This record gives sequence, C-alpha cells and structure tokens, in this order.
Amino acid sequence: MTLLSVKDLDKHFGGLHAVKQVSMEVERGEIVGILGPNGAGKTTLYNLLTGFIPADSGTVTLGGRSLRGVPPHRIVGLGVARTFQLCRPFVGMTVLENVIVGSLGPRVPPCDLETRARGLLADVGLAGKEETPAERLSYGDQRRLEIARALATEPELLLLDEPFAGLGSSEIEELSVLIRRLHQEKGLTILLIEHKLREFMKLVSRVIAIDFGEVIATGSPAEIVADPRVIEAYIGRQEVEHAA
Ligand SMILES: Nc1ncnc2c1ncn2[C@@H]1O[C@H](COP(=O)(O)OP(=O)(O)OP(=O)(O)O)[C@@H](O)[C@H]1O
Repeated sequence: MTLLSVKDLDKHFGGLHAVKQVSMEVERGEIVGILGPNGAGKTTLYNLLTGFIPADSGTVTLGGRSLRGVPPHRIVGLGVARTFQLCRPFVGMTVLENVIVGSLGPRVPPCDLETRARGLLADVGLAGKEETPAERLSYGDQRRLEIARALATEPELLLLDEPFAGLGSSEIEELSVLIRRLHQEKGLTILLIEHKLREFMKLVSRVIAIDFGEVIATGSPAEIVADPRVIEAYIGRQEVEHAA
C-alpha cells in the first residue's frame, strides 16, 4: 500500500532548478534509497517533503492526505520524522532531555515520557548515557541520538540524511545493523540518502537515482548499479571515492 506519493514536484532557487518534476511512490514498510551526486537535489527533496520549504508546484501526499502548505511541525504530527546531515542535538540538554523533547508531539500515546525515552535510548544503543550533555557525545553517538529523537515522535516514515557521514567503518556497520533492526521491529518506512554506497546498497530494497534535480532511474540496487545513466551521473564521477 502506498504511503508517500510525490507527483511532478518542482523547486527553483532563483535561476537554479534544484528539483525538476520529481515523481515517486513509496510503499509502506519499504526502505528506499535516494542516490545522487553532490548537489543533485536530495536534501532539497527532503526539505520539500517535510514542509521546510514550499514547492513551486507538484503534490506530496501521505497516506492519501495532501501535505501542501502543511508546516513542518504538523507534518511531524502526521508521522514524518527526519534526521539531518549535520547532527543538531539540543545543546545544553542531556541526552535523555533531547529525546523527551522529541516525544512532545501529538502521536505519542499518554505514558511516562521519561520511561519511554529511556527505552528508545536503549533501543539505539545509548543506555547508560542518558545524563550526558548531548554535545559531549561522540559523533557516532550523536547520530544515534538523532535517530532516537526522530523515533520519539512515533513516525511512520523516517527520512535519514547521510546517517553514515563522518563515521568510521565499524560505526557504519553498527549503525546499519541498527537501522535494519528498527525497520523490522517498528515496521518503519524509511527513505535513505547516503553516499557510502556499499552499506547503502545492502540496506535498501529500491533506489531512486536523481541527477540535476531529476529522477534518472528507479530500480533494485542491482539494476541501479548497472544503469548507464547512473554510472555516468554518479558512479563514474569523483563521488565514487565516498563509496570506499
Ligand atoms: N536554500 C537554498 N538556496 C539556494 N540554493 C540552494 C538552497 N538549498 C539548496 N540549494 C542548491 O540546490 C542544489 C541542490 O542542493 P541539495 O542540498 O538538495 O543537494 P544534495 O543532493 O543534497 O547534495 P549533497 O549530497 O552535497 O548533500 C545545490 O546546487 C544547492 O547549492
């Protein structure tokens, strides 16, 4: 069943056509990868889906409901959460407080928010670090905190923006296992932007490749890596170094 449906989405920044007539569908329970070289428009697409910026034209529907003109906090309330390329913990608050703040939305059933937040922190491997000031966490742990804070909103759709950026290979492997587990246990639908191709291709069931704001290919990871347009746009360029 389709959860997210995007039709002819378009966005300009002045003379730059950052997102061009993008259409895509995401089924409930899928992990879909968004692949594209630097500047292809991937984060802009997330910003459009989450209401951070308005589209020039086109439609986004979630479970059949239009998200046109809906502000970001209400989109979170409809079940869409995201993480950012650069970790943005609430500085001056503990790890636990960061997650409790994420729990204050309308989707969270009445419960003891602290107990729930502790459970989420245990889920992402941060048990024992509840009282640590968020900004003192290692970079890898900040990535986990970002995910816990997103989960705290009780999302149905989770948008991950380069979760492996800045991590070493063992941290990437651990985070990958975590994402796969959360997907299975919580029945999440996930969109994943990532340049670390090896882990990316193992995680996703389907890939939407974009270049210069346009969808250039859609298919399974195996189909995508063999697609000449994708090889030309992405794999053949310098970004391949990120895959190592
Ligand atoms: N607010 C903005 N104002 C002007 N131009 C912008 C804005 N946001 C993004 N852009 C431009 O739009 C294009 C797409 O940017 P975007 O960040 O979506 O790319 P990306 O695919 O996420 O790249 P990366 O992989 O490097 O994160 C780029 O040329 C970028 O400079």
